Amino acid sequence: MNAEADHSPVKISVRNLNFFYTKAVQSLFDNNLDIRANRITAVIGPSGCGKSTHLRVYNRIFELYRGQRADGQVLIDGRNILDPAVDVLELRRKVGMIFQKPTPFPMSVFDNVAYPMRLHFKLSRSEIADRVEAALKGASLWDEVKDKLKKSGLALSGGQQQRLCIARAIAAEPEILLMDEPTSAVDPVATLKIEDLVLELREKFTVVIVTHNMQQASRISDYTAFFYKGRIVEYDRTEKIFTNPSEKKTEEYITGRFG
Ligand SMILES: Nc1ncnc2c1ncn2[C@@H]1O[C@H](COP(=O)(O)OP(=O)(O)OP(=O)(O)O)[C@@H](O)[C@H]1O
Repeated sequence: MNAEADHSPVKISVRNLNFFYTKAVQSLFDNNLDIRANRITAVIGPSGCGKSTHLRVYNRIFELYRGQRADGQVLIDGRNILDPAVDVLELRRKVGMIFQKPTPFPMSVFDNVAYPMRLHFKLSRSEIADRVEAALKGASLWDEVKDKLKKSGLALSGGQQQRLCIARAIAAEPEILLMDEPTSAVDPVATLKIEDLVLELREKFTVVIVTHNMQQASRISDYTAFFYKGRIVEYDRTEKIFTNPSEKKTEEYITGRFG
C-alpha cells in the first residue's frame, strides 16, 4: 500500500492534544494524528511515553479520574468528542476499549456479551441470543464456548477471556476499537489467535492498538505512530517506519537501542 493508494477516510483526527494528570503533571504534548477508517494503527514507544494516556482520551475514559484534563481536539467523523455536550455513554459505545489484562465481568459468558446490548439497545430475547452468537463468532470464540454459555466468563483461559472481552466490545456495535496491549498477558499461541482476529476486525472497525511488541506492530498494522516523552515523533505507514524511518529517534527505538 503506498501513500497515494489509501483512499480510506480519516476517522479520528487529533489536533494539538495536551494531557494533564494534574495541573503540574503534563503527559502529552501537542499530539497531532490522523487515523484512517478500517485500518489498524499501532502506537509504539518506550514505557511511560504516553501511549495509554493518548488512547484513553478517545473515549474520555480519563474523566472517571479526578483532576485529569485533556486540551485540544479529538475529532471523530469531524465532531470534537472533547466537547462537553457530547453524550459520553454513546461515545463509549462507539469507541470500544480492550485492556491489557482481560476484564470479563463476574457473570456468564452469555451475559458478558449480552450486557452492552441490554445497556444500549432494546432487543427481544431471541434477538439478543442471535447477536450474542454473532459477536462470539466475530471474536473467533463461538466454537470454543458454544457449550459453555452459562459458565462464568472467569472460568475461560486467559486468551479466551481476552476474546470474550473483544466479543463484548463488538456487541455494542462500535465503530472504533482501542486495544491497549491486548496480548501482553496471554501466551504466544493465544497472541497469534488475537492477532488474526484483529486483522479480521479491520474489515468492520477502525482499530488502534498499543503494543510493546515490534514484531506485532509490523505484522498487523497499516500505520504506526512512534511516541516518545509524550510527543509523536513520527507517524507513517508501518512499512516505512520499520524499514526507512525519517527520524533518528524512531530508528534507535525500532532497532532496540533503547526502550
Ligand atoms: N494516574 C497518573 N497520575 C500521574 N501520572 C501518570 C498517571 N498515569 C500515568 N502517568 C504518567 O504519564 C506518563 C505516560 O504514561 P502512560 O501510561 O500513558 O505511558 P505508556 O507509554 O502507556 O507506558 P507503558 O508502555 O509502560 O504502559 C508517564 O510518565 C506516567 O508516569
